[in-house]
Amino acid sequence: MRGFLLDHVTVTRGDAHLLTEITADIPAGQCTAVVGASGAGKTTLLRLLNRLDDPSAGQVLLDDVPLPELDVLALRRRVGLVAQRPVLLTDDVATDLRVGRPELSDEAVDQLLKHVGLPAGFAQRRTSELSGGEAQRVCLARALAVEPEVLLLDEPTSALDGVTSAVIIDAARDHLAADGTVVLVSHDLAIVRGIAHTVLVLDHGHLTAEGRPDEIDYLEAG
Ligand SMILES: Nc1ncnc2c1ncn2[C@@H]1O[C@H](COP(=O)(O)OP(=O)(O)OP(=O)(O)O)[C@@H](O)[C@H]1O
Repeated sequence: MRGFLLDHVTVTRGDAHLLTEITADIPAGQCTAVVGASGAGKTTLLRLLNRLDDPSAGQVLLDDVPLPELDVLALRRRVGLVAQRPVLLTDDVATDLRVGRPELSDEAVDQLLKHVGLPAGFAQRRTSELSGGEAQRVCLARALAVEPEVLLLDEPTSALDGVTSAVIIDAARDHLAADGTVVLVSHDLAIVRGIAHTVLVLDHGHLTAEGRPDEIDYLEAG
């Protein structure tokens, strides 16, 4: 099957069970939303998909290939992550956008910035001087720069200004429209209902429900 398969995935850290025996499909070309209370294991699951972490037991496959069999840098070009807390890697915005794609032209940099709602001239800004929302949008633009197959979006709507949240959800929709895959971690259940094809519900590291949004009781609460 195309997409990810989590096959009996367990993640432990010391005595803590962050994820327990998760088996689930994350189909290509769809939006899979991961929901659940704070601390349920959503970020932990997302970080397995581009090998920022590896499972303690079980395995993750992409297009039927176990992730450790893929070159990790090649994997991260295919699977881009926009983390909950933006991490900027270099001193200025243009350099940051070129981290995964050094040959990116000035025009392409400006185009990417425009796409995430940042004005012309932003390319020269110091990364240390950005607001949280601006930093998040630069991280999104950097992820999009490498044209990944899969976008991993971690909680893009919490603690962000409304513009940034809308930009990130628009980018998710654009990515889906271009046949890309989106994995979205979100507390915003209205957004999840509107965009997700499949929902995974985590509770204390266990997968407690899986299905279309209209099949998921957890979403009714929101
Ligand atoms: N390295 C670690 N060692 C021990 N516990 C950890 C470690 N990393 C995360 N945890 C714990 O694992 C649990 C799951 O964390 P995770 O970040 O995946 O949750 P989450 O569902 O994304 O939460 P939130 O919605 O608040 O972002 C939390 O209780 C967290 O404190």
